[in-house]
Amino acid sequence: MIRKSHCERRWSDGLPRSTRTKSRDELFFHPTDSTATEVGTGVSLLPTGIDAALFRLPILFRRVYSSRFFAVALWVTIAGVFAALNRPYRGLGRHRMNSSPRMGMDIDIDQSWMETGQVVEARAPGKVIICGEHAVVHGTGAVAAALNRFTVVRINRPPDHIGDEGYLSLHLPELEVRLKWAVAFLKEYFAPLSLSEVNPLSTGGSEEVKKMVGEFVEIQMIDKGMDKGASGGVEAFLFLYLSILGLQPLEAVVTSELPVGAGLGSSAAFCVSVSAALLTAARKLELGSGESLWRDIIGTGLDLVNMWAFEGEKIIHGKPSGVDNTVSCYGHVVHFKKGQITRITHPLELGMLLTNTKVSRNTKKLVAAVGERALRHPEAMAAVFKAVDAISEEVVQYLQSPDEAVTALESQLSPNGEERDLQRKYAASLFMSDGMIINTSKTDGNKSTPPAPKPRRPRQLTRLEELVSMNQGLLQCMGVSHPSIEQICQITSGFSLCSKLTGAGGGGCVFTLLRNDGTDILKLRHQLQLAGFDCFQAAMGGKGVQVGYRASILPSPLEV
Ligand SMILES: Nc1ncnc2c1ncn2[C@@H]1O[C@H](COP(=O)(O)OP(=O)(O)OP(=O)(O)O)[C@@H](O)[C@H]1O
Ligand SMILES: C[C@@](O)(CCO)CC(=O)[O-]
Repeated sequence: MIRKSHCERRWSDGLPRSTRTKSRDELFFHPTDSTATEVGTGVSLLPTGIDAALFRLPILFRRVYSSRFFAVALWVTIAGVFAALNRPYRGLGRHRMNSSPRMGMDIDIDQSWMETGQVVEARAPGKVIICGEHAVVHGTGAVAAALNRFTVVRINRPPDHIGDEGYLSLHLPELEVRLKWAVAFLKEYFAPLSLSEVNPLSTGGSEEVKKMVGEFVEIQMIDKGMDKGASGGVEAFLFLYLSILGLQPLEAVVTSELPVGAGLGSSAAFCVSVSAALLTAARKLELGSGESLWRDIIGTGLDLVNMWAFEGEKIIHGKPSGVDNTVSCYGHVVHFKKGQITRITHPLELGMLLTNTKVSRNTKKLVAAVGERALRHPEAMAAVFKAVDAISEEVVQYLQSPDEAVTALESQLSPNGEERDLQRKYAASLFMSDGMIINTSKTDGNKSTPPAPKPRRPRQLTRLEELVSMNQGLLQCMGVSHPSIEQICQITSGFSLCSKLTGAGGGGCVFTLLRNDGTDILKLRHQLQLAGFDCFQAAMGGKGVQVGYRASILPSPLEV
């Protein structure tokens, strides 16, 4: 543990702060985080025991060098150094290792939740909606898969400052937002909410907190000249922080591999990772054991994370269905309907090309626009939603039994032998049980796969491709497609591939199902890039939210 007296000693010993702790601070914070460096330096993160031992080593050596206890002293010193090196993952200073894998039980703290220098991280994936977006808000089913791209939250307790109550700092590099408030100021502002006794296990937080946070962020936005888009993220963060941790001093940095506001569920990944990190800090989650730096949340913890993340999503989206936070939380592939979640148990790692139109749009507005269209044309839109629901059901069937799907396709379309082989190979490639990502480009070297025969054109669509195309047509009916999306669909259909928008539409990202049949993906990418779009390949169906807990002196799981 880092005791206050120890901190004071290090602060007043006359050495320049920056030289002493720079490297640790760089691991701790975003390197450009000048605010954080300014306030975060000067406190040694070494535990008292190790620190003292290191200072005393030379004296110890002089005293015992010629004595008959030299060998024993040397042995003790080496053992001490090894113990110190082995310690960070078990926590610094006062932390006790417990045989229980339960995170909360690992940490023995006399402070409210975590000690200075400890770091909690959480990462949550983005998502792709295979079918059913928008209609799902109106009660029909959607099928969504977790992406292998993540948002990562890193939180820590800032160094104690004698005589004040510390601060809350929030750095959102993706939105170019950096905010900092004294806890004393927040306590005064939010005094009417009596936040001294928060209960993260309660359901959903209070509307009062939401309202007051909304007003607070509006004032802050004007004061700090913040962009409108940023306010949703800041508001959701503050609501979750106040509801889960109360008013504890905290530093938080959120980085992301997901484009923000592009249909890949960046807001859900943000809310899920923030909720998981705060609940871990509040010692309300049980984590799986294991050697991995990222640990699974076990027991009912995921439900708790999902519940809070949904509350955050409501702040950003207005009226979310809950599908995005659900898939980001639980991972894999899920069928979601009216809050009912069914995991599609096939270990699916589906290769796809994601193309970003770079046209910005806003989920909240698009969801509202579809709602208004449904009010204007209730019967027609009800039929559209019903058709989407049927598509989702069929996609589930397909995903659960791709073999049956191929057989059905064979009997319906009765292609010749060569075509049938291609269909079989395609279905098999989507469901490789060994977790391999399908080979999506000529240059990706899965050497054991024989070269696929060149497809004849025009080629039969597989059942999944057909369903995905139909859904894209229905999204057009809902008014959420965009000329840039249509252009991408046209380019990819030139390669006999099938594409669909994902998420709210109106711009954002489009996914293209890839085949393991020798289609020239490089050429396709080149054409899309020439048209001004960004492309990247991704895999679907991976893990949901995970947590990493560590002492600050080790690099982040992302950095190793
Ligand atoms: N890394 C992040 N840091 C801070 N805020 C974020 C981050 N990612 C998303 N947000 C918040 O979420 C908003 C974007 O949410 P929006 O729902 O419009 O897009 P999306 O979730 O990427 O797309 P979709 O809902 O269609 O999948 C941002 O304006 C911001 O308020
Ligand atoms: C457009 C929508 O259906 C998906 C956004 O990713 C909204 C929602 O379900 O909350």
